[in-house]
Amino acid sequence: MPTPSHLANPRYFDFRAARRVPETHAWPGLHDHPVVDGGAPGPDAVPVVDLAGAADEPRAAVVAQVARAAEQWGAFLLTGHGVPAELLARVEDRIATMFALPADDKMRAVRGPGDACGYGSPPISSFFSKCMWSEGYTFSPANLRADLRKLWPKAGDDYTSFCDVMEEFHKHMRALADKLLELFLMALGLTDEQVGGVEAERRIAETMTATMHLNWYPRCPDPRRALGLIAHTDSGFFTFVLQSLVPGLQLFRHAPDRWVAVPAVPGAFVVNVGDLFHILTNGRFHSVYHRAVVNRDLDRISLGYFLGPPPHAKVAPLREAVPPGRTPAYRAVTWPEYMGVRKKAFTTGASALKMVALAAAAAAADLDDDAGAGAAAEPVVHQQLLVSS
Ligand SMILES: C=C1C[C@]23C[C@@]1(O)CC[C@H]2[C@@]12CCC[C@@](C)(C(=O)O1)[C@H]2[C@@H]3C(=O)O
Ligand SMILES: O=C(O)CCC(=O)C(=O)O
Ligand SMILES: [Fe+2]
Repeated sequence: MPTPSHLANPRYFDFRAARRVPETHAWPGLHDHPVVDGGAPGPDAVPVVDLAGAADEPRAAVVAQVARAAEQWGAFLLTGHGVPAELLARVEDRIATMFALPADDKMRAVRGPGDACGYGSPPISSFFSKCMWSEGYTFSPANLRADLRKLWPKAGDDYTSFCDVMEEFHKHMRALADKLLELFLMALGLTDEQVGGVEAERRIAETMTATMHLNWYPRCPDPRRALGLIAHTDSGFFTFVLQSLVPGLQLFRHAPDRWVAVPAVPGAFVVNVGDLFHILTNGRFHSVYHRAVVNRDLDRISLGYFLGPPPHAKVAPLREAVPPGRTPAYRAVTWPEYMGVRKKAFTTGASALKMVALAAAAAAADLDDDAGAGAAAEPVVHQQLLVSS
Protein backbone atom coordinates (compact mmCIF):
# COMPACT_ATOMS: atom_id res chain seq x y z
CA MET A 1 0.00 0.00 0.00
CA PRO A 2 1.49 3.44 -0.86
CA THR A 3 2.32 5.77 2.02
CA PRO A 4 -0.28 8.57 2.25
CA SER A 5 1.50 11.74 1.16
CA HIS A 6 1.02 13.58 4.47
CA LEU A 7 2.91 10.82 6.30
CA ALA A 8 5.73 11.27 3.85
CA ASN A 9 5.69 15.02 4.49
CA PRO A 10 8.29 15.68 7.17
CA ARG A 11 6.55 18.93 8.17
CA TYR A 12 3.40 17.18 9.38
CA PHE A 13 3.52 15.44 12.73
CA ASP A 14 0.70 12.91 12.94
CA PHE A 15 -0.54 13.31 16.53
CA ARG A 16 -3.20 10.65 16.02
CA ALA A 17 -0.58 8.02 15.21
CA ALA A 18 1.77 8.93 18.10
CA ARG A 19 1.98 6.22 20.76
CA ARG A 20 4.52 8.17 22.81
CA VAL A 21 5.85 11.71 23.07
CA PRO A 22 9.06 11.89 21.02
CA GLU A 23 12.06 13.95 22.20
CA THR A 24 11.15 16.65 19.65
CA HIS A 25 7.96 17.27 21.65
CA ALA A 26 9.22 16.66 25.21
CA TRP A 27 9.60 19.91 27.18
CA PRO A 28 11.89 20.19 30.18
CA GLY A 29 10.88 22.30 33.16
CA LEU A 30 7.13 21.89 32.80
CA HIS A 31 6.68 21.08 36.46
CA ASP A 32 8.90 23.73 38.01
CA HIS A 33 5.88 25.43 39.54
CA PRO A 34 2.86 23.86 41.25
CA VAL A 35 -0.57 23.91 39.61
CA VAL A 36 -3.53 25.07 41.71
CA ASP A 37 -7.25 24.91 41.02
CA GLY A 38 -8.61 28.29 39.94
CA GLY A 39 -12.17 27.03 40.22
CA ALA A 40 -12.07 26.48 43.98
CA PRO A 41 -13.04 29.29 46.39
CA GLY A 42 -10.12 31.17 47.90
CA PRO A 43 -7.35 33.54 46.85
CA ASP A 44 -6.58 31.52 43.69
CA ALA A 45 -10.18 31.62 42.43
CA VAL A 46 -10.06 33.16 38.94
CA PRO A 47 -12.10 36.40 39.10
CA VAL A 48 -15.49 36.41 37.40
CA VAL A 49 -17.04 39.44 35.72
CA ASP A 50 -20.75 39.00 35.09
CA LEU A 51 -21.91 41.36 32.37
CA ALA A 52 -25.56 40.56 33.01
CA GLY A 53 -25.38 43.30 35.66
CA ALA A 54 -23.78 45.83 33.27
CA ALA A 55 -27.05 46.62 31.53
CA ASP A 56 -28.45 48.21 34.70
CA GLU A 57 -27.46 51.67 35.84
CA PRO A 58 -25.24 52.34 37.65
CA ARG A 59 -22.58 49.98 36.25
CA ALA A 60 -20.25 50.78 39.11
CA ALA A 61 -20.16 47.22 40.48
CA VAL A 62 -19.20 45.67 37.13
CA VAL A 63 -16.63 48.40 36.46
CA ALA A 64 -15.09 47.71 39.88
CA GLN A 65 -14.93 43.95 39.10
CA VAL A 66 -13.16 44.69 35.81
CA ALA A 67 -10.69 47.06 37.50
CA ARG A 68 -9.85 44.56 40.24
CA ALA A 69 -9.38 41.65 37.81
CA ALA A 70 -7.33 43.67 35.30
CA GLU A 71 -5.09 45.15 37.99
CA GLN A 72 -4.58 42.04 40.08
CA TRP A 73 -4.77 39.19 37.57
CA GLY A 74 -4.66 40.54 34.00
CA ALA A 75 -7.41 38.00 33.28
CA PHE A 76 -10.94 37.01 34.25
CA LEU A 77 -13.85 34.78 33.35
CA LEU A 78 -16.58 36.69 31.54
CA THR A 79 -20.18 35.51 31.97
CA GLY A 80 -23.55 37.05 31.14
CA HIS A 81 -22.05 38.42 27.91
CA GLY A 82 -25.07 37.74 25.74
CA VAL A 83 -23.39 35.62 23.03
CA PRO A 84 -25.89 32.73 22.63
CA ALA A 85 -24.72 29.37 24.01
CA GLU A 86 -26.20 27.67 20.96
CA LEU A 87 -23.95 29.78 18.69
CA LEU A 88 -20.88 28.89 20.77
CA ALA A 89 -21.78 25.19 20.36
CA ARG A 90 -21.96 25.64 16.57
CA VAL A 91 -18.63 27.50 16.59
CA GLU A 92 -16.96 24.60 18.40
CA ASP A 93 -18.56 22.08 16.12
CA ARG A 94 -17.32 23.88 12.97
CA ILE A 95 -13.80 24.22 14.42
CA ALA A 96 -13.71 20.48 15.13
CA THR A 97 -14.75 19.78 11.52
CA MET A 98 -11.97 22.05 10.27
CA PHE A 99 -9.28 20.35 12.33
CA ALA A 100 -10.53 16.94 11.14
CA LEU A 101 -9.66 17.83 7.53
CA PRO A 102 -7.07 15.55 5.91
CA ALA A 103 -3.47 16.55 6.66
CA ASP A 104 -2.82 17.35 3.00
CA ASP A 105 -5.60 19.94 2.97
CA LYS A 106 -4.31 21.52 6.18
CA MET A 107 -0.73 21.56 4.92
CA ARG A 108 -1.82 23.33 1.76
CA ALA A 109 -2.96 26.23 3.93
CA VAL A 110 0.26 26.32 5.97
CA ARG A 111 1.42 29.71 7.26
CA GLY A 112 4.37 30.99 5.24
CA PRO A 113 7.26 32.80 6.93
CA GLY A 114 6.05 36.27 7.96
CA ASP A 115 2.40 35.49 7.04
CA ALA A 116 -0.23 36.72 9.48
CA CYS A 117 -2.67 33.95 8.54
CA GLY A 118 -2.49 30.25 7.87
CA TYR A 119 -2.29 26.75 9.28
CA GLY A 120 0.29 25.19 11.61
CA SER A 121 2.08 26.12 14.79
CA PRO A 122 1.48 29.64 16.09
CA PRO A 123 4.17 32.27 15.33
CA ILE A 124 5.64 32.00 18.84
CA SER A 125 6.68 28.39 18.17
CA SER A 126 9.52 29.58 15.93
CA PHE A 127 11.42 30.80 19.02
CA PHE A 128 11.64 27.36 20.61
CA SER A 129 13.53 24.26 19.70
CA LYS A 130 10.78 21.96 20.99
CA CYS A 131 7.46 21.43 19.23
CA MET A 132 4.12 21.96 20.86
CA TRP A 133 1.38 19.35 21.07
CA SER A 134 -1.09 21.33 18.99
CA GLU A 135 -2.12 22.61 15.61
CA GLY A 136 -3.55 26.04 14.93
CA TYR A 137 -5.18 28.15 12.30
CA THR A 138 -5.10 31.96 12.17
CA PHE A 139 -7.39 34.08 10.04
CA SER A 140 -8.79 37.56 9.80
CA PRO A 141 -12.56 37.72 10.31
CA ALA A 142 -12.60 40.81 8.08
CA ASN A 143 -11.20 38.68 5.26
CA LEU A 144 -12.88 35.44 6.27
CA ARG A 145 -14.17 34.05 2.99
CA ALA A 146 -10.92 34.72 1.12
CA ASP A 147 -8.68 33.41 3.96
CA LEU A 148 -10.69 30.20 4.34
CA ARG A 149 -10.33 29.33 0.64
CA LYS A 150 -6.77 28.36 1.62
CA LEU A 151 -8.27 25.42 3.53
CA TRP A 152 -11.25 24.79 1.27
CA PRO A 153 -10.07 25.84 -2.22
CA LYS A 154 -13.19 24.37 -3.82
CA ALA A 155 -15.52 25.96 -1.24
CA GLY A 156 -18.39 23.46 -0.67
CA ASP A 157 -20.76 22.91 2.26
CA ASP A 158 -18.17 22.71 5.06
CA TYR A 159 -16.56 25.92 3.83
CA THR A 160 -19.89 27.72 3.65
CA SER A 161 -21.11 26.60 7.05
CA PHE A 162 -17.72 27.41 8.67
CA CYS A 163 -17.80 30.93 7.19
CA ASP A 164 -21.47 31.51 8.03
CA VAL A 165 -20.99 30.50 11.67
CA MET A 166 -17.75 32.45 12.10
CA GLU A 167 -19.30 35.57 10.54
CA GLU A 168 -22.21 35.37 12.97
CA PHE A 169 -19.79 34.84 15.86
CA HIS A 170 -17.56 37.74 14.75
CA LYS A 171 -20.55 40.10 14.67
CA HIS A 172 -21.36 39.25 18.30
CA MET A 173 -17.73 39.36 19.40
CA ARG A 174 -16.94 42.71 17.79
CA ALA A 175 -19.90 44.28 19.62
CA LEU A 176 -18.84 42.58 22.86
CA ALA A 177 -15.30 43.89 22.39
CA ASP A 178 -16.63 47.46 22.14
CA LYS A 179 -18.66 46.95 25.31
CA LEU A 180 -15.69 45.54 27.18
CA LEU A 181 -13.33 48.27 25.95
CA GLU A 182 -15.76 50.83 27.38
CA LEU A 183 -15.79 48.99 30.73
CA PHE A 184 -11.98 48.76 30.74
CA LEU A 185 -11.71 52.51 30.12
CA MET A 186 -14.23 53.26 32.87
CA ALA A 187 -12.27 50.91 35.12
CA LEU A 188 -9.26 53.15 34.46
CA GLY A 189 -11.29 56.01 35.92
CA LEU A 190 -12.62 57.64 32.75
CA THR A 191 -16.16 58.98 32.77
CA ASP A 192 -18.80 58.01 30.19
CA GLU A 193 -18.22 61.33 28.45
CA GLN A 194 -14.44 60.86 28.30
CA VAL A 195 -14.79 57.34 26.87
CA GLY A 196 -16.86 58.60 23.94
CA GLY A 197 -15.49 62.13 23.72
CA VAL A 198 -11.71 62.12 24.13
CA GLU A 199 -9.94 61.78 20.78
CA ALA A 200 -7.44 59.04 21.76
CA GLU A 201 -10.08 56.81 23.35
CA ARG A 202 -12.55 57.32 20.51
CA ARG A 203 -9.92 56.41 17.94
CA ILE A 204 -9.08 53.16 19.74
CA ALA A 205 -12.71 52.06 19.73
CA GLU A 206 -13.21 53.03 16.10
CA THR A 207 -10.11 51.35 14.70
CA MET A 208 -9.70 48.24 16.88
CA THR A 209 -9.19 45.15 14.68
CA ALA A 210 -9.88 41.46 15.34
CA THR A 211 -7.86 38.34 14.51
CA MET A 212 -8.99 34.78 15.22
CA HIS A 213 -6.68 31.93 16.12
CA LEU A 214 -8.03 28.40 16.57
CA ASN A 215 -6.14 25.79 18.59
CA TRP A 216 -6.46 22.03 18.48
CA TYR A 217 -4.73 20.08 21.25
CA PRO A 218 -4.94 16.39 20.34
CA ARG A 219 -5.12 13.90 23.19
CA CYS A 220 -1.63 12.96 24.23
CA PRO A 221 -0.18 9.62 25.42
CA ASP A 222 2.06 11.36 27.99
CA PRO A 223 0.61 14.78 28.87
CA ARG A 224 3.20 15.45 31.59
CA ARG A 225 6.00 15.56 28.99
CA ALA A 226 4.17 17.61 26.35
CA LEU A 227 2.92 21.18 26.17
CA GLY A 228 -0.06 22.46 24.16
CA LEU A 229 0.98 26.11 24.02
CA ILE A 230 4.11 27.60 25.56
CA ALA A 231 3.76 30.28 28.28
CA HIS A 232 3.27 33.66 26.67
CA THR A 233 1.51 36.96 27.01
CA ASP A 234 -0.81 37.96 24.19
CA SER A 235 0.64 40.94 22.40
CA GLY A 236 -2.48 42.94 21.51
CA PHE A 237 -5.02 44.87 23.61
CA PHE A 238 -7.11 42.01 24.98
CA THR A 239 -8.21 38.52 23.97
CA PHE A 240 -11.39 36.52 24.44
CA VAL A 241 -10.59 32.83 24.82
CA LEU A 242 -13.31 30.26 24.31
CA GLN A 243 -12.16 26.96 25.78
CA SER A 244 -14.10 23.79 25.20
CA LEU A 245 -15.36 21.85 28.18
CA VAL A 246 -11.94 20.24 28.45
CA PRO A 247 -9.88 22.53 30.69
CA GLY A 248 -6.22 23.24 29.90
CA LEU A 249 -5.63 26.97 30.18
CA GLN A 250 -3.37 28.02 33.07
CA LEU A 251 -2.50 31.52 34.31
CA PHE A 252 0.83 32.29 35.92
CA ARG A 253 0.73 33.95 39.35
CA HIS A 254 3.62 35.33 41.31
CA ALA A 255 4.67 35.09 44.95
CA PRO A 256 4.54 32.19 45.35
CA ASP A 257 5.10 31.23 41.71
CA ARG A 258 2.32 28.92 40.59
CA TRP A 259 0.05 28.01 37.69
CA VAL A 260 -3.65 28.58 38.25
CA ALA A 261 -5.80 26.17 36.21
CA VAL A 262 -8.75 28.09 34.73
CA PRO A 263 -11.96 26.09 35.19
CA ALA A 264 -13.94 25.28 32.05
CA VAL A 265 -17.15 27.23 32.73
CA PRO A 266 -19.78 26.45 30.08
CA GLY A 267 -20.52 29.52 27.96
CA ALA A 268 -17.90 31.74 29.64
CA PHE A 269 -15.02 33.48 27.90
CA VAL A 270 -11.65 33.98 29.51
CA VAL A 271 -10.45 37.54 28.93
CA ASN A 272 -6.67 38.12 28.89
CA VAL A 273 -5.05 41.54 29.04
CA GLY A 274 -2.35 41.83 26.36
CA ASP A 275 0.95 43.72 26.22
CA LEU A 276 -0.34 46.67 24.19
CA PHE A 277 -3.10 47.21 26.77
CA HIS A 278 -0.44 47.02 29.46
CA ILE A 279 1.31 49.88 27.64
CA LEU A 280 -1.92 51.80 26.96
CA THR A 281 -2.85 51.70 30.64
CA ASN A 282 0.71 52.61 31.69
CA GLY A 283 1.05 49.21 33.36
CA ARG A 284 -2.02 49.57 35.54
CA PHE A 285 -3.76 46.66 33.82
CA HIS A 286 -1.08 44.05 33.32
CA SER A 287 -0.69 41.42 30.67
CA VAL A 288 -0.82 37.86 31.96
CA TYR A 289 1.44 34.89 31.24
CA HIS A 290 -0.60 31.85 30.31
CA ARG A 291 -0.09 28.45 28.73
CA ALA A 292 -2.18 25.48 27.63
CA VAL A 293 -1.60 21.91 28.79
CA VAL A 294 -2.84 18.74 27.13
CA ASN A 295 -4.94 15.81 28.14
CA ARG A 296 -4.44 12.05 27.98
CA ASP A 297 -7.94 11.02 26.92
CA LEU A 298 -9.57 14.02 25.35
CA ASP A 299 -8.86 16.40 22.50
CA ARG A 300 -9.23 20.04 23.42
CA ILE A 301 -10.22 22.97 21.21
CA SER A 302 -9.89 26.65 21.98
CA LEU A 303 -10.45 29.86 20.12
CA GLY A 304 -8.65 33.15 20.70
CA TYR A 305 -10.37 36.33 19.49
CA PHE A 306 -7.57 38.90 19.58
CA LEU A 307 -8.28 42.63 19.64
CA GLY A 308 -5.60 45.15 18.84
CA PRO A 309 -4.84 48.39 17.01
CA PRO A 310 -4.47 48.66 13.23
CA PRO A 311 -0.84 48.10 12.15
CA HIS A 312 0.01 51.77 11.58
CA ALA A 313 -1.38 53.09 14.92
CA LYS A 314 1.08 54.10 17.64
CA VAL A 315 0.09 52.86 21.09
CA ALA A 316 1.26 54.93 24.05
CA PRO A 317 0.03 55.31 27.63
CA LEU A 318 -3.28 57.19 27.75
CA ARG A 319 -2.98 60.59 29.37
CA GLU A 320 -5.66 59.60 31.89
CA ALA A 321 -3.64 56.51 32.91
CA VAL A 322 -0.51 58.41 33.91
CA PRO A 323 -0.67 59.65 37.50
CA PRO A 324 -0.39 63.43 37.95
CA GLY A 325 3.22 64.55 38.17
CA ARG A 326 4.53 61.36 36.51
CA THR A 327 5.76 60.78 32.97
CA PRO A 328 4.56 57.83 30.83
CA ALA A 329 6.27 54.55 31.67
CA TYR A 330 6.39 53.29 28.05
CA ARG A 331 7.32 54.71 24.69
CA ALA A 332 4.87 54.68 21.78
CA VAL A 333 4.95 51.56 19.56
CA THR A 334 2.92 50.14 16.72
CA TRP A 335 1.84 46.49 16.97
CA PRO A 336 4.32 45.35 14.27
CA GLU A 337 7.12 47.31 15.99
CA TYR A 338 6.27 45.66 19.29
CA MET A 339 6.31 42.20 17.65
CA GLY A 340 9.82 43.04 16.43
CA VAL A 341 10.89 43.98 19.94
CA ARG A 342 9.34 40.78 21.29
CA LYS A 343 11.22 38.72 18.73
CA LYS A 344 14.47 40.33 19.92
CA ALA A 345 13.43 39.74 23.53
CA PHE A 346 12.81 36.04 22.86
CA THR A 347 16.21 35.55 21.32
CA THR A 348 18.03 37.39 24.12
CA GLY A 349 15.93 36.26 27.09
CA ALA A 350 14.92 39.87 27.89
CA SER A 351 11.44 41.17 28.70
CA ALA A 352 9.79 42.88 25.72
CA LEU A 353 7.80 45.23 27.96
CA LYS A 354 10.97 46.33 29.70
CA MET A 355 12.57 46.95 26.31
CA VAL A 356 9.88 49.54 25.50
CA ALA A 357 9.87 51.06 28.99
CA LEU A 358 11.13 54.62 29.36
CA ALA A 359 14.01 54.36 31.79
CA ALA A 360 13.29 57.29 34.11
CA ALA A 361 9.59 56.57 34.45
CA ALA A 362 10.27 52.85 34.80
CA ALA A 363 12.56 53.52 37.72
CA ALA A 364 9.98 55.80 39.36
CA ALA A 365 7.14 53.32 38.87
CA ASP A 366 9.34 50.33 39.79
CA LEU A 367 8.52 48.22 36.74
CA ASP A 368 10.46 45.34 38.10
CA ASP A 369 9.20 41.78 37.63
CA ASP A 370 9.03 41.51 41.37
CA ALA A 371 6.96 44.67 41.71
CA GLY A 372 3.89 42.61 42.54
CA ALA A 373 0.40 43.07 41.17
CA GLY A 374 1.37 45.79 38.66
CA ALA A 375 4.02 43.76 36.85
CA ALA A 376 3.51 41.04 34.24
CA ALA A 377 4.86 38.12 36.24
CA GLU A 378 7.06 35.95 34.09
CA PRO A 379 7.53 32.22 34.58
CA VAL A 380 11.02 30.83 34.17
CA VAL A 381 10.67 29.10 30.83
CA HIS A 382 13.11 30.85 28.61
CA GLN A 383 16.68 29.81 29.32
CA GLN A 384 16.66 26.22 28.22
CA LEU A 385 14.18 26.60 25.40
CA LEU A 386 15.20 29.45 23.21
CA VAL A 387 16.63 29.01 19.78
CA SER A 388 18.18 31.91 18.00
CA SER A 389 16.38 32.89 14.83
C1 LIG B 1 -3.15 38.68 16.39
C2 LIG B 1 -2.24 37.78 16.73
C3 LIG B 1 -1.90 37.46 18.13
C4 LIG B 1 -0.99 36.25 17.98
C5 LIG B 1 -0.26 36.57 16.70
C6 LIG B 1 -1.44 36.95 15.81
O1 LIG B 1 -1.04 37.62 14.65
C7 LIG B 1 -2.24 35.69 15.45
C8 LIG B 1 -1.96 34.52 16.39
C9 LIG B 1 -1.82 34.95 17.84
C10 LIG B 1 -1.06 33.93 18.67
C11 LIG B 1 -1.92 32.77 19.20
C12 LIG B 1 -1.05 31.81 20.02
C13 LIG B 1 -0.09 32.54 20.98
C14 LIG B 1 0.60 33.75 20.27
C15 LIG B 1 1.66 34.37 21.15
C16 LIG B 1 1.12 33.32 18.93
O2 LIG B 1 2.22 32.93 18.65
O3 LIG B 1 0.12 33.44 17.99
C17 LIG B 1 -0.48 34.71 19.82
C18 LIG B 1 0.00 36.00 19.15
C19 LIG B 1 0.15 37.16 20.13
O4 LIG B 1 -0.71 37.41 20.98
O5 LIG B 1 1.17 37.82 20.02
O1 LIG C 1 -5.90 27.19 24.53
C1 LIG C 1 -6.04 28.07 25.36
O2 LIG C 1 -6.80 27.97 26.30
C2 LIG C 1 -5.21 29.33 25.28
C3 LIG C 1 -5.00 29.81 23.89
C4 LIG C 1 -4.11 31.01 23.86
O3 LIG C 1 -3.55 31.43 24.83
C5 LIG C 1 -3.88 31.71 22.59
O4 LIG C 1 -4.40 31.25 21.54
O5 LIG C 1 -3.18 32.75 22.62
FE1 LIG D 1 -2.67 33.45 24.48
